[in-house]
This record gives sequence, structure tokens and C-alpha cells, in this order.
Amino acid sequence: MKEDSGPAAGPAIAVEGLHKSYGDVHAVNGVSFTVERGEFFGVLGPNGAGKTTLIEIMEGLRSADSGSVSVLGRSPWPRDTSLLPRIGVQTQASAFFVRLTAAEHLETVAALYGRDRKRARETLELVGLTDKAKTLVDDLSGGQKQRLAIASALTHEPELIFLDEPTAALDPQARRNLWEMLREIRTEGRTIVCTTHHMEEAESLCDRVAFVRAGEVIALDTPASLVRGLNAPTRVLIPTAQLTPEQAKGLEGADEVATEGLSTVITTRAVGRVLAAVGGLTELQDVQTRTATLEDVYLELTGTEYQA
Ligand SMILES: Nc1ncnc2c1ncn2[C@@H]1O[C@H](COP(=O)(O)OP(=O)(O)OP(=O)(O)O)[C@@H](O)[C@H]1O
Repeated sequence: MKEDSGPAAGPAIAVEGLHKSYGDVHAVNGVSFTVERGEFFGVLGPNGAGKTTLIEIMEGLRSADSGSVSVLGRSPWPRDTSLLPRIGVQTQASAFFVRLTAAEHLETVAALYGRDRKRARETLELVGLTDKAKTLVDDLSGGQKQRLAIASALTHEPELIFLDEPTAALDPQARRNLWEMLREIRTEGRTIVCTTHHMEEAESLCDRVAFVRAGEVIALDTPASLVRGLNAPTRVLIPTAQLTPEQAKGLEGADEVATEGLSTVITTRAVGRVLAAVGGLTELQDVQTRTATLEDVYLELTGTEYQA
């Protein structure tokens, strides 16, 4: 299933001047970008930004009003059935075959793609649901259903995988297991396009991310470049019981001093000098340093309070 997957075959996705409106709402308003083969690409932005509309156009589930989309070298609209075995789709409202167990559901999905039971079992194992093989789909928890939905998108080993908030209902352990699994899939050379509201997740997994706001891509780069571009200061947190704000204000390199809960917080662009000075006054093992993250980029770009 990996035909046309060499570098010579062009990008996995190329979107150019895409527009889509629902009445007066410009859900996608002039979007252009390219996703390279083998890339893990994140689409980020607040609720209603246009992410799902954009992804559904790439998946061939919606038509665009204007602009062009190429997916694995083909146009997904009008519906191109030759693309279906080559892409895997997990949506926020995945459907299951009712009255089947988790294993039976996946075996059915696998059979639809001409894959065998062994592959269905492998995929169940991949998402950590082997011990739920005999559980009815209806009796799975929300997070387990979500893992089954992801497995359904992976059974046929597609070249390109679309994931819409894949870890939304997962507990922290399941989320980290899924990250590991997605990293593994990526090393197999598959392309992954993923939306998420978890900035830590995007920072940890994505090669590049596109921030979408009001239907437009307002930033697109690697998470590290976006964070660097903020040029944000470092925050040093020390228990106030060990260093009071008054003591902190006198320290070399401290730009600003505040208190947060039980901590004195020093904002600085000379973290080495501040730590050296703090080390002379208190135990450094109780000191935490915080540098900017993709969440800070989100707040800067969208100008909104982040809500997971
Ligand atoms: N079928 C539809 N009919 C009318 N308006 C729609 C439809 N689907 C989406 N919209 C509107 O288009 C805009 C973009 O919606 P979209 O679902 O693409 O955003 P999103 O970024 O995926 O949001 P979320 O993070 O909440 O999933 C919103 O204003 C939404 O209300």
C-alpha cells in the first residue's frame, strides 16, 4: 500500500488558496500550505477557528468553495475512491458497528480493506485494547472507544492518517501511550495530520504546526522556531519561605519579581546570573525554571485565554 510514497512523488498534501463559507461565516478563508511525506503536522487553534472544516476538505468529506487541494497527488473532491485505502480517518464522532465486540469491530473494518484477522488483532494490541477484545463496543469507556476509533483508522496501514483531537478523552497514561504509538507510526514513514487543543501534545509530537484563527493560517513553523520567535524571558520560581520577593528584587539579573501562591517568581533574560545569585542564598534543588512553551505561543497568537 505504499506506492507513490517516495520523495519524488511530491508532498503528501498541498493546499492552495482554499476558501469555504457557511452563509456569512468564512470558516476557511484563503489557506495555503504543504505537508511533506512522513511529516507529523499539527493544526491548532481555538474552537470555531476552521480546523475541522479544513481537515474535512482534505479528507474529501467536504467540498471547498474555491482553491485547490492535492492529497497524495490526487484531488479528494469529487470523491476519489482510489484514495480511500491510502488514508485513515479518525473523527470526533467516530461510528462503530453496534452489537460487536472490540475485536469483531476491528476484524470487520480490516475485512472491508481486505486485511485479515491477524492484522485486526495487531492493531488492537497497538492501541492497548487486547484485554478488551471480547468487550462489546457499547460497554467500552469513552477513552477506550476513542482508542478503538484510532485503531479503526490504522488497521489498513494507510500512508496518510488524519486524527481529530485523538487524545481528547484519554487519561494521562493512555495519552502518553498513544503518543508513543504515534511516534512509532511516524518512524514507519507515514504522514500524520492531527488537530489538538493540547499544546504540550503538539510540542511533543509535531514536526510543524499551523495555527488557525478565524479561517486563516496565522503562523506555520516548527514548535521550537515558534517558541524561539517569542523571545520570551525565563521564569524562576523559588519557595517564598526560602527567598522573599524583597530579597529577590535585589538579585543581579532579576527583571521583575512577583509572588504566585507559595512561590517568589523572578522574570529574567539572564537566567544563569539569577541562578548563580539564588544559589548563594538558598538550596537550588527547590528552584524551578520555566521557559516559554507552545502554549505561550498560542496565547500570544490568538490573544485568548487557553482552554483545553
Ligand atoms: N455545517 C456547518 N454549517 C454552518 N456553520 C458551520 C458548519 N460547520 C462549521 N460551521 C462554522 O464554521 C466555523 C468553523 O468551524 P469548525 O468546526 O471548522 O471549527 P474548529 O476549529 O474545528 O472548531 P473546534 O475546535 O471547536 O472543533 C465555526 O464558526 C462554525 O460554527
